[in-house]
Amino acid sequence: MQTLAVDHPLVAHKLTTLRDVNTDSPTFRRLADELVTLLAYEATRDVRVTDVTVRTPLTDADGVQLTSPKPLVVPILRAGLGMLDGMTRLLPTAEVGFLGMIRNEDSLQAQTYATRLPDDLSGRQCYVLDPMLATGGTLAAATKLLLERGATDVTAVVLLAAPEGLKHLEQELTGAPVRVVTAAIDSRLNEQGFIMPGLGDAGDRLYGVV
Ligand SMILES: O=P(O)(O)OC[C@H]1O[C@H](OP(=O)(O)OP(=O)(O)O)[C@H](O)[C@@H]1O
Ligand SMILES: O=c1cc[nH]c(=O)[nH]1
Ligand SMILES: [Mg+2]
Repeated sequence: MQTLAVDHPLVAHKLTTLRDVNTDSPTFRRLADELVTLLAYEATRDVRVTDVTVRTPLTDADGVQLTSPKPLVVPILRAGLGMLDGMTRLLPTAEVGFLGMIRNEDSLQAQTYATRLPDDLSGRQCYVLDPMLATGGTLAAATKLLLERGATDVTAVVLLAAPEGLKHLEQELTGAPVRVVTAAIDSRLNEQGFIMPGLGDAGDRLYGVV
């Protein structure tokens, strides 16, 4: 498994405001959206393209276009929805599947409550969106599901990752074609399984406590 923590002053600046407890929900949503677009630039570095030629007003020019089958973007509900527009802005032709997952607050085990994905993902590149990689249970389950359906490779785009979660993913997905792109790797998990220093509950900060 490859992990990339994007080292860029604009990413660090936006992440700092995102973490701030005084940042309100509309600002949090805007910043999450902007951050994803910056991360998506790195996350899609290996997106498959084919060579094409276009006619400019003057002559022919060699270029590329995204290859079929189209990439699949999969936000993990709820919090991953806050990253969808930022990702599809960069990959407008991608298709979108959905996974609803919730982590039990006591056991910290992830449960799947909704799946809307193509049955056959043979040859597809997948981009999973979830702001928080904490214990890694949610992303491990989501990634396995996509690989079982034939996905060629899976890139998880997250805003924050805990070292414990990255280690767990590495163990669960040894040798699998998986990459994690994150804005930062934080220090640790606390006793409740929250990322420290983190940004709190991403879903609640995006959409409120429901
Ligand atoms: O790495 P893990 O330990 O599995 O934890 C991370 C998961 O927890 C959060 O979702 P949550 O369960 O709070 O659901 P929500 O998005 O509906 O708020 C977060 O968005 C991840 O999906
Ligand atoms: O720190 C954390 C851990 C899991 N889920 C969150 O939203 N935040
Ligand atoms: Mg939540």
